[in-house]
Amino acid sequence: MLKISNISKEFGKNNKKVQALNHINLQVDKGEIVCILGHNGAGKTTLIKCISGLIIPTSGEITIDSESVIKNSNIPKNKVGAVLEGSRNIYYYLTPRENLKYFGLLNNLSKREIEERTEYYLNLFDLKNRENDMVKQFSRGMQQKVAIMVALMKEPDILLLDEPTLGLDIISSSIVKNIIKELSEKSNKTIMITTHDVRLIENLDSRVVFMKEGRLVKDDYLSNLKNIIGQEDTYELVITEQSFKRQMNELIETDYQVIDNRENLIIINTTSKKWIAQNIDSLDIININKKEYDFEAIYRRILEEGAINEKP
Ligand SMILES: Nc1ncnc2c1ncn2[C@@H]1O[C@H](COP(=O)(O)OP(=O)(O)OP(=O)(O)O)[C@@H](O)[C@H]1O
Repeated sequence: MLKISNISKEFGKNNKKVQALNHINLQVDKGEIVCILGHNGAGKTTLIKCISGLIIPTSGEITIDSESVIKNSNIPKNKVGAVLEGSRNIYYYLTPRENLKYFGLLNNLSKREIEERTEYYLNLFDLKNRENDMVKQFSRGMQQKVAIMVALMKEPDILLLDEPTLGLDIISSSIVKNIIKELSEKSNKTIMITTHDVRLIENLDSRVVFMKEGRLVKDDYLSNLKNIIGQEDTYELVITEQSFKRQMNELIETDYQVIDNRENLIIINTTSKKWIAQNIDSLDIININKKEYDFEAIYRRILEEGAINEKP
């Protein structure tokens, strides 16, 4: 079990101090998936770095199975695998197989362990047919898969993923989401994810922790958070960017919100059936999906309108 007790982190000195984390408490069980959300600068990455031992908190304690991450740097080294956004943990001029071997050796795995795990992860991540191609030639989604595989080579109990779907197209995001679910369900890994990706959060349907200005302001399961807002049906439409741009001047903005825009596709949410009916012929609609709730509305209620102490 991961236990974060009262941790704070300050950066800088004197009048330039930044309180990145402010008395955070969090307990995460084995096999749990936790999504960490918050505006830019809320402290999410700092929290992830503290758990992985890359940043030492100013105060407080972090333990994994009752052993201190802060006092013993071998604990995060052995038990935590992290894929941090921006700082890629893979070598681009090596193949996936070579990357896995290299990091396996770095983690003192035996030849047999390296071989077995390499085969297992190449199959799990569906990269067997590209195992001998240089990572440099891969798409972002495939590179992200390799980065996650590398983090998993040492079989960590806890996997930390900083923005795992950033820059990925809809299909690659969905693959990463499936892998996260599989790792939690089949391998009982504890997985903590920082993300701004509404679809990933909705699809994972897990525990969600909201951070604001270094504080943890809400910690609950998505199924409970749905009760924070009304039960109005929301429709998610996937449309072509081309048709959206063409019709833009005709569309009434208050009736829909753009929630994503990738690879020439735009995803919008609307609660208005009338709006859908009015625009069904003019927009190239690829997919319509009725959602039970609108996560963006939950996010706004918690972080902008302060629905913090409401009981779900
Ligand atoms: N090494 C550092 N030195 C000084 N300040 C830092 C450092 N790292 C983070 N901060 C500050 O700490 C605060 C929290 O940053 P952090 O990166 O944890 O936010 P975040 O929630 O991950 O943001 P984002 O969603 O933009 O990635 C910010 O004000 C940031 O400027």
